[in-house]
Amino acid sequence: MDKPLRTHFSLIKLIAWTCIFLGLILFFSLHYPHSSPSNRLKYLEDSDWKYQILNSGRPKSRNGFRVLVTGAAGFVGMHVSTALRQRGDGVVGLDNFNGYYEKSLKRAREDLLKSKDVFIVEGDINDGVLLTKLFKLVKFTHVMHLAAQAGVRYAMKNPGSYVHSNIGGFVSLLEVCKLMNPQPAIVWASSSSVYGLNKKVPFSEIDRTDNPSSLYAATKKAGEAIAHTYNHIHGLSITGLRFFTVYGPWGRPDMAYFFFTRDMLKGKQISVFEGLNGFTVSRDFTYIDDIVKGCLGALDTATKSTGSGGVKKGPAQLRVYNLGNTSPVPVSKLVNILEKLLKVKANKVVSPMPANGDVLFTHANISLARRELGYKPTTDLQSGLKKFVAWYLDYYKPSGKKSSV
Ligand SMILES: NC(=O)c1ccc[n+]([C@@H]2O[C@H](COP(=O)([O-])OP(=O)(O)OC[C@H]3O[C@@H](n4cnc5c(N)ncnc54)[C@H](O)[C@@H]3O)[C@@H](O)[C@H]2O)c1
Ligand SMILES: O=C(O)[C@H]1O[C@H](OP(=O)(O)OP(=O)(O)OC[C@H]2O[C@@H](n3ccc(=O)[nH]c3=O)[C@H](O)[C@@H]2O)[C@H](O)[C@@H](O)[C@H]1O
Repeated sequence: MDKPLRTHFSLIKLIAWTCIFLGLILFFSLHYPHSSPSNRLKYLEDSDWKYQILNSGRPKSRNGFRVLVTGAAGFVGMHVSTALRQRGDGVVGLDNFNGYYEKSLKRAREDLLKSKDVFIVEGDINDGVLLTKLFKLVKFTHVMHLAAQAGVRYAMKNPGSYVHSNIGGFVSLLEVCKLMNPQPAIVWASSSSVYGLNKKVPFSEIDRTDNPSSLYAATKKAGEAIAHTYNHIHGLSITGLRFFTVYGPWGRPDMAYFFFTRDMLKGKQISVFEGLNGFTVSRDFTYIDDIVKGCLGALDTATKSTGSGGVKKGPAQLRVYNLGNTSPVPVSKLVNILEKLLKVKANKVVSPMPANGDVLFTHANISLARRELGYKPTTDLQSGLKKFVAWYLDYYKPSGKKSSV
């Protein structure tokens, strides 16, 4: 075959392959929306979505905040978003709706937030391009950072998820915040688990936290160290809140109070862990409404970040607080309360606590949060579980009608 003809054929082949390649990109972008950051950008630039985000982020009261709530489809995120919107702040949610537990519960929380004029952008906190776009669109004054891989025991199964969300995700968010002008003030969820194997109780913020007993705890401890560096270098105002075993309506199915309820209603066996020599395992269970008050107290007392565009102009606020109930309760007592509320006898077995990262006890000293955030928990475990059980029975009743907060 002479040379010109050969060239002609290779040009046709090149054009053919290019068309196939472009066709595949078009097919996948249409069939898998939000599957890549560029799709999510379109999602933000589309006028309808943009309007919903701007409307959701617009404060209803004159001095209202504009808050980005990451993890807004989560248990704590949904309650905090509701409280912020109800008092007149602008609130935009961000959540990747992952499958750590039933997505239907996250979608039901999303529906509830929609009814309260809060919009959730579906995306990952590791998506810096999406975050930057969001910040430029809404100019958030505050970030309530709740998105994370939660759960102590799951780290034994999927360690990567904790690094992805709790380390990579947090750094990605801080990298975007530092470049904003003005920078937002950040309040984020650390965890009582950072106290790990500490013996001195109640746990205080001035205690060392060098013995995390789970990868989850280690990622939260790392988060506190990461917060320190972004405060020191870039002037970001950052407040860490160490939540203590939070429970309540719209809670998390991976937590003991929730799946104990589910299993007890089905007559399924539950395992109540105990420590060595029959040591009673206990938790400083904290009701969600008290946690929400603590979150809003932290947001309201957060001072402005002092940097812009990544350049620090002065010292910035860096804080950590315990948000607990200061009255630890044995897990066995939790089961007794559930038996009375559910009117069933638990089919329970007491078993040694497995080496799964769990700690034997937690107990919060909350004097610092009380003094500086006006934090004052008011709900005891019996009253809180009563509200949880009422929600649970309503939400999962056969008709499937979803309950309100
Ligand atoms: N509930 C508790 O007892 C408790 C106690 C201590 C600390 N915390 C912390 O409080 C925060 C909220 O916890 P929760 O109980 O509401 O848990 P949750 O799992 O219900 O909420 C977390 C939300 O974040 C989302 N998410 C996870 N990774 C993400 C990512 N990479 N990008 C975007 N979204 C992501 C999830 O889809 C979920 O909706 C978490 O940081 C958790 O570690 C919770
Ligand atoms: O404060 C926190 O920072 C953490 O709070 C929560 O962890 P935990 O305090 O471990 O709550 P949860 O799992 O409900 O177990 C409650 C109790 O039941 C015991 N437990 C558990 C399971 C079981 O089968 N049997 C049992 O006795 C178990 O040993 C424990 O004593 C959050 O999930 C976590 O995200 C983290 O943020």
